[in-house]
Amino acid sequence: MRQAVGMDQGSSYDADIDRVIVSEEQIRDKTVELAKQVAEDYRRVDGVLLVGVLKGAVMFMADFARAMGRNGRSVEMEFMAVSSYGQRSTSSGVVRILKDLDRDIAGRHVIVVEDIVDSGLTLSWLLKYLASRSAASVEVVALLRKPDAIKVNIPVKYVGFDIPNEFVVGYGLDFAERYRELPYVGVLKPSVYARA
Ligand SMILES: O=P(O)(O)OC[C@H]1O[C@H](OP(=O)(O)OP(=O)(O)O)[C@H](O)[C@@H]1O
Ligand code: HPA
Ligand SMILES: [Mg+2]
Repeated sequence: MRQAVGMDQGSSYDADIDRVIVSEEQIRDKTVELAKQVAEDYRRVDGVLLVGVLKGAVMFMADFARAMGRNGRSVEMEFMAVSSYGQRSTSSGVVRILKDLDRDIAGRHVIVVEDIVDSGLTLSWLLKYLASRSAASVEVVALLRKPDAIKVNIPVKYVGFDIPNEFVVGYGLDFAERYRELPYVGVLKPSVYARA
């Protein structure tokens, strides 16, 4: 019998992974839990606007928005694309807007959806930017955070997992644009960097 793609089969990238940090199941459960919490906190707020930060947040944004919907909460979705890492594995600290918001967010209740808070530099810049566009409120939901890597103190109200200070890939997160499609988050084998 033919198997559906991705069912009961590993990813072609599995061999490059040294260790799984957050499993597919853990991501699924945590996304449901976070969405429940956010839906409850925003129960009196009309027109919640999720702003996904491309490209890294693409998987989490899709799953989080669906989980909000299952909690009876409608959301609107916007995307920004910014880049501070480029081909490198440390933040340059210089954030470039690759794609801006498509509409006015003045007076809107915004929830920024991020895959990871690492140095915090991207989010710190983004929060100032959204405030300058006169959002009524801005909170952040981030699937991952590296407490030992934070360089700037930023308020992140909703966090999925605190993880060690190691470069991770998967579930949207890339190394040189690869590994985003892995369904879990893991650390690459040192040999992968050696051949990069
Ligand atoms: O807290 P920081 O140190 O600023 O790092 C976090 C940011 O870095 C990554 O984006 P990246 O610039 O790699 O772009 P990408 O999402 O397109 O991969 C990630 O998706 C976050 O947006
Ligand atoms: O650990 C990471 N992995 C991939 N992209 C990232 N962007 C910030 N931190 C990371
Ligand atoms: Mg990246």
